[in-house]
Amino acid sequence: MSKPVILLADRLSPATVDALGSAYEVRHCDGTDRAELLAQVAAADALLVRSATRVDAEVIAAAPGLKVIGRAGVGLDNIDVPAATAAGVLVVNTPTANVVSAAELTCALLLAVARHVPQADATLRNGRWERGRFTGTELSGKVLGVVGLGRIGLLVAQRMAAFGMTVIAHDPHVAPERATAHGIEPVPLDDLLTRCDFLTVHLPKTAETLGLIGREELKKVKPSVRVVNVARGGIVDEDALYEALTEGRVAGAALDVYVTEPCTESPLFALDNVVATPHLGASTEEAQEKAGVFVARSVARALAGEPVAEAANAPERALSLRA
Ligand SMILES: NC(=O)c1ccc[n+]([C@@H]2O[C@H](COP(=O)([O-])OP(=O)(O)OC[C@H]3O[C@@H](n4cnc5c(N)ncnc54)[C@H](O)[C@@H]3O)[C@@H](O)[C@H]2O)c1
Ligand SMILES: O=C(O)CC[C@@H](O)C(=O)O
Repeated sequence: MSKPVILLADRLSPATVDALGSAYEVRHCDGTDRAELLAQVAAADALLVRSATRVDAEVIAAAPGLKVIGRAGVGLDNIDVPAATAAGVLVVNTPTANVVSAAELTCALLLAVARHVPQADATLRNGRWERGRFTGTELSGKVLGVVGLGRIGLLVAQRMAAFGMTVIAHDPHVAPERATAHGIEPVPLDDLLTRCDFLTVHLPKTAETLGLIGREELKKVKPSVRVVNVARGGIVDEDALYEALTEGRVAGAALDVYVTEPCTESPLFALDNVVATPHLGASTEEAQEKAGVFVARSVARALAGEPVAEAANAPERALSLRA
């Protein structure tokens, strides 16, 4: 009897294949090559991706034998979950695998934007010793505004409190007592915008959160504010951010994520007060190994018809999805 086919469409940790073991036929493809993805997924029982592969209704329709889509990471915005559900395909992710790495990159970017680390490094490498140009600002004693107090937002809050920051947070879905229990003041979004010295967003990309920090919101912040986005491109509106940075209404920004990815050209990249990384939040050995192993285990459970706690759609129906 032939083995179930598991298609890996993004670059996943080698630990993923090790964790899957020998019960499956593991195939690889470049999920950003649409034609290749559509051709290869036709024979797949399971499809494993990171954030680069777009798994939309067309991909799901091209895969009549597909039973489970595994997302090695948190965000599900590259997967059409309703289309998968309608087709009886389970979607599983790894909600905890990379959150420490994403939080640590956020902290690194907060420090980098406060102290102009990449700009100073680039200047020195170009033979210029420009100490006067790179006077920064301390984090200690400043207010950090966290929008989205989920797993990553809380990890960032805890770490930055150790730097002496006062942390305030806005998250309508988190009980105020949960925030205060961690020494974080829960506040309405408008209060957060007017009070914070550093603003960081840790939200899923949804219809509600896209553009949440837009033109109007950026009119309310202090001109000294630094904005960090390690969540998803567009949660902080890129055009509005560019305007605010060039008009001196925002002092600096650090971005890991972009509306369109890969993103190699942006007016934001030309600004001295912007620090930019290419979606590296989850790019550590530890996060990728955990994401690969966790998603492999969940996919194996799904293929065996067992319930999967990390299912993002219809977990209670996991056993009744495609057999
Ligand atoms: N840059 C990266 O590589 C990287 C890595 C991991 C995760 N992420 C992104 O970070 C996001 C957050 O991850 P997480 O693990 O913290 O998720 P999470 O689900 O634990 O937390 C998200 C929080 O956002 C809150 N929220 C939702 N809508 C809101 C709104 N309108 N206003 C305020 N709060 C709102 C939720 O209540 C929740 O507490 C992910 O969805 C993903 O897109 C990026
Ligand atoms: O691993 C990646 O491709 C990034 C994943 C990250 O953005 C996430 O949402 O988990």
